[in-house]
Amino acid sequence: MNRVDPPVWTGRDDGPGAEHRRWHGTVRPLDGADRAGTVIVGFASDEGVRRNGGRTGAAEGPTALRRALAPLALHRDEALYDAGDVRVDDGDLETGQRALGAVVAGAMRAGHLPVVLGGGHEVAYASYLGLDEGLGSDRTRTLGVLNIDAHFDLREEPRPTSGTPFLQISEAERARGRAFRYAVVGINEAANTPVLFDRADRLGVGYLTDDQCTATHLERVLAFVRSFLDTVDDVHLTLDLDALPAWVAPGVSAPAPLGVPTEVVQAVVEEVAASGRLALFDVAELNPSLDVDGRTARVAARMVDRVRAARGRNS
Ligand SMILES: N=CN[C@@H](CCC(=O)O)C(=O)O
Ligand SMILES: [Mn+2]
Ligand SMILES: [Mn+2]
Repeated sequence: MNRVDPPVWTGRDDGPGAEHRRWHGTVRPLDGADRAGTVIVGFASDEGVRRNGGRTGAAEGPTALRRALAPLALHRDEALYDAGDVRVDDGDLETGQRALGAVVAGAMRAGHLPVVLGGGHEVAYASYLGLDEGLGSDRTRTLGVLNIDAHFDLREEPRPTSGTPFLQISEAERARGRAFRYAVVGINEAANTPVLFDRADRLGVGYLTDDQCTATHLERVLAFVRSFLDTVDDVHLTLDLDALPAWVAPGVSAPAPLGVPTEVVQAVVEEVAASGRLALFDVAELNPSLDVDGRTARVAARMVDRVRAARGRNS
């Protein structure tokens, strides 16, 4: 298998004491957990992007994202844990997805919020495997996936890729006879062919295009998110960084020409995190080899940190 130890969390240190608290001095290995908190787990994979014909390098995403999280200041006492990385070796994506799912399910059973650092967007199916187990197989509660993404990722392919996770989840939930909701914020019309729009319509997928997600439309975007939240019990929130504008998030396989502004993405993740329904958050497609001055990693870290903070306000 492919589980590796958590890397060391380091960064600027202004001294001991709560007044200097940052992520790097707070994160502890999950093995020593003594209270409920947020669990970071990396999914070091770009096999899905490779299979999907994209630009590989997302396997280094978890390390870059931890480095960007490390110096961030914390303003209250809370538990943060690191479960390490699940690494996809030798192209065996399916084994890696199951391994990630097992870590997620274990964290959920212990009462933690899993935050999964991708990895290509194939991470979303791996997260789902964990959610499915962690929520309990006899569940009647409705699971919803809210995807912030330029793409539907509803491709029909002979084997799983970074472009297939939400069709896989939809089919898995249908096979189990469960209701399932899927919505996307940030769709770039020119990056999704008619067959994908037709499939989305057939599956009852709600979506907003990038044109509908400009800052002037913030209230409308939040209304869309709230009405989605009203239809589900548990939410899998997934952020594909290619939803953000290319100049904000250049370090992705498929950068966005318009994209969803940072403040709109932030408002959406905070809305979901504060709803009390967030079951898991994952961040996908960070490719450090394509990043510029770490800006994609920084914006990704900000969203992870805002999820942590907004969820804390609710508890
Ligand atoms: N996770 C990415 N999915 C996109 C990639 C698009 C592209 O590479 O241009 C998709 O398959 O549509
Ligand atoms: Mn995308
Ligand atoms: Mn995607």
